[in-house]
Amino acid sequence: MNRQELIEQIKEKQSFLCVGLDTDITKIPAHLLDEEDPIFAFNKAIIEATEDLCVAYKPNIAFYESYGVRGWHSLQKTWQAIPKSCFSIADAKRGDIGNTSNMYAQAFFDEAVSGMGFDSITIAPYMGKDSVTPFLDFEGKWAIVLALTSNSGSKDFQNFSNTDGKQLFEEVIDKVNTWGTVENLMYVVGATRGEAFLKIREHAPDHFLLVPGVGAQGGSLQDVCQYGMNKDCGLLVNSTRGIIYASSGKDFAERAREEAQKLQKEMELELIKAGVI
Ligand SMILES: O=C(O)c1cc(=O)[nH]c(=O)n1[C@@H]1O[C@H](COP(=O)(O)O)[C@@H](O)[C@H]1O
Repeated sequence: MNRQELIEQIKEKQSFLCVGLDTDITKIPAHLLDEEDPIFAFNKAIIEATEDLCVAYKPNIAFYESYGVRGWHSLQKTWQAIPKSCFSIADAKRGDIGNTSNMYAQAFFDEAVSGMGFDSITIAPYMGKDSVTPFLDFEGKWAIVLALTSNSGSKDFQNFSNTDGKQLFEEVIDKVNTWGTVENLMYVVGATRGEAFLKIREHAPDHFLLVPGVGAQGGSLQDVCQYGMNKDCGLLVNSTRGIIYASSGKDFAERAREEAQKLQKEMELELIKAGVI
C-alpha cells in the first residue's frame, strides 16, 4: 500500500487505528484451544470484528516465532487474512549487516519466496545505513524505524545528547531521512512520549509515525494528536492488549470491536479537529 492509498483509507474509515496482533496462547479464550490453529482462529475473529474500524494490523513476530514452525504457519495465515485495504506491519524489529538484512526483507516482503508479503517491517537502526537500506530497496514496501520508543528503557540510549544538546533519536531521524523518503519510511514514536512529538515533527514533519503505547501502556491519544498530527494525519496509532484481550470469554471478538470502536470515535474527532477530514 502506498502513502496516498493509506491516507485515503484513513479518510474513508475516519480512523488511524492499528490493531496489534500479539497473540498469546495463554491469554486467548479457552474454547478456541480446541481449534486446529487456536492463534489463527483468534486472529481471524479479531480481524473480522475490527477491519472496518482500523487501517492497519501489526502482528508482533515474537508471538509467532516463539511457537516454531507452527507459529510461522499461524503468522502466514494471519497475513493472508488481513484485508488488502489494510496496511500490514510485520513488527519484527530486524536489522543486520546488508546481506542478512536483505534476507530479513525477503522473509517478510517477498511473497513468492516466503509466502508473506507484508507492506512494512519495523527496524532497529543501531547498525546503521547498510542494515536499513536493503528494506528500502524493496519496491512499494516500507521500513518503520525505531526513533523514540514507548518503554522505560528508551532513555538509556535514545535521549543521549551531544554537546549541542541534540539527542540520539533526533540524529537517527535526520540521518535515516537521507536514506529514504516519506513514501517508504516511517518512524516509531511511543504514545507515552507526549510533548516529544513536537521535537519529532521538527525533524520529520511529513513522515507517518507508528505510535504504540495507548491502552495498556497508558499513552494519551489526545496528546499524540495535539503534538504529532500533520495535515495528512501522519499517524498510525496502535493498541494491542487494550483491544484483543478486552474479554477472555466467548464474546472476545465483540468486546474487541467495542474497544476498537471507542478509539475510532476519538480518532474521528481528532481528524475533524485537525481539518484532515
Ligand atoms: O515497534 C513497536 O511496535 C513498539 C515500539 C514501542 O516503542 N513500544 C511498543 O510497545 N511497541 C510494540 O507495540 C505493541 C504494544 O502493545 P500494547 O502495549 O499491548 O498496546 C507491542 O507489540 C510492542 O512490541
